[in-house]
Amino acid sequence: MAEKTAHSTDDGVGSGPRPAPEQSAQVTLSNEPGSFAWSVLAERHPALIQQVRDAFPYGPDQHEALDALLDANNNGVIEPLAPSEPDHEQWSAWGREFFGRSWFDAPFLWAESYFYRRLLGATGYFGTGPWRGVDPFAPFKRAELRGTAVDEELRALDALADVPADERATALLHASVWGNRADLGFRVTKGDAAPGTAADDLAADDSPLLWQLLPAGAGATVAVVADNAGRELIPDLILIDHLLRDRHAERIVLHVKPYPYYVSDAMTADVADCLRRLVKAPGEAGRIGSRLWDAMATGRLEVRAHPFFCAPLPYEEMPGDLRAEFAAATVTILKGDLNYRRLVGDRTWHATTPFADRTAYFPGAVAVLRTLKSDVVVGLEQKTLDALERSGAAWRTSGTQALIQVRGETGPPR
Ligand SMILES: O=P(O)(O)OC[C@H]1O[C@](O)(CO)[C@@H](O)[C@@H]1O
Repeated sequence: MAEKTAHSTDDGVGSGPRPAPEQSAQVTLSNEPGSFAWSVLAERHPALIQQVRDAFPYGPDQHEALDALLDANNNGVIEPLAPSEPDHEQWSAWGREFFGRSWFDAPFLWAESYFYRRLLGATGYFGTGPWRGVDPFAPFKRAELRGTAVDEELRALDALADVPADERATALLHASVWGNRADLGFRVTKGDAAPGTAADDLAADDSPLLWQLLPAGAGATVAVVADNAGRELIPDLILIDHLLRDRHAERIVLHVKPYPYYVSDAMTADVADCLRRLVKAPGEAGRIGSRLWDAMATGRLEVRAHPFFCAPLPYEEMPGDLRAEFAAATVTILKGDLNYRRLVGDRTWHATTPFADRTAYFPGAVAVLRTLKSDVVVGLEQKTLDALERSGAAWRTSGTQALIQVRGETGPPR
């Protein structure tokens, strides 16, 4: 068996005598029973296969392929994609050192990403048959968008329309942060904290620096790397409207996934669904929707779907074109837990490792808006960490804590 490097959700990582950060930062694997990473592979993935199976009237080929994936995930070793798959070569390169290992012994980030690729393969998403291009998560995304919770959230915008601009800005920023808690993947298994029941805690809040980077009228371009569709993307779009309307940004590029990923991650189709939902809403929400619709038409808001966003790699290994794009932005705002893992590295960093150190490689200023849904975290103050550890709660993984972290200074030479 490979070295065990995962840590359990409540094992006090980050407490006790502080090791030198670099020494403690091993790649997170999933082979420690009881660890969060282990529970994702052992519990969430089987539950997700069942949900997808139940959501579509798939034929025997899909059921057989889903059975095989379930078996491989639970008991098998990682195998490469079939040579006929369009991205066979790419994944062969990415997975060279992991093929033949148990899924639980591969890096957690890699294994989870490959699982989604294999799930899409099993449903025929990349095939030549009738299920080609059918998003297996679409029914969940649509149901969420239709839900009455969205109506209530949109109605609340009417009350915000007349409050002072800085108060509105803070409220919209927080809505975007906490929107990350409304993640369909998060609710796949029983026992997860339900969105809306947790304390609204920010374990780190660099928002003053974010606003400093975006003074009104300075002609900024902002890159927003989206996370989930539906109840997360709606507040993200509303924040984008605010940035454009109050001229914190002249232009915004919204980066989405090129194919379905991590259950509810946003693709172009989801942006369109959210914009339609907004445009049809009454009151302020409808006005926001119309402004965003126009911004798309004039190019002030642009959507991109770079293949790297579905790669099993940290941002440190981003390709040159994306690096150049982020370097040209005034600030890049990354949403959500997975983007955070990819940004700082999915390793057992000590929680007080400076955020600026872990993101020094990033081209240009970078901000994260994230609720904590996996073990990795950096940039906490010691007193915050101590209080969280004392709480006895599963604060790293339950989605009850959130972060706004920003590195403002420019990264390495372009
Ligand atoms: O949608 P988000 O915020 O990126 O969260 C994704 C997270 O959900 C999980 O897939 C399961 O909780 C984590 O492993 C992952 O980091």
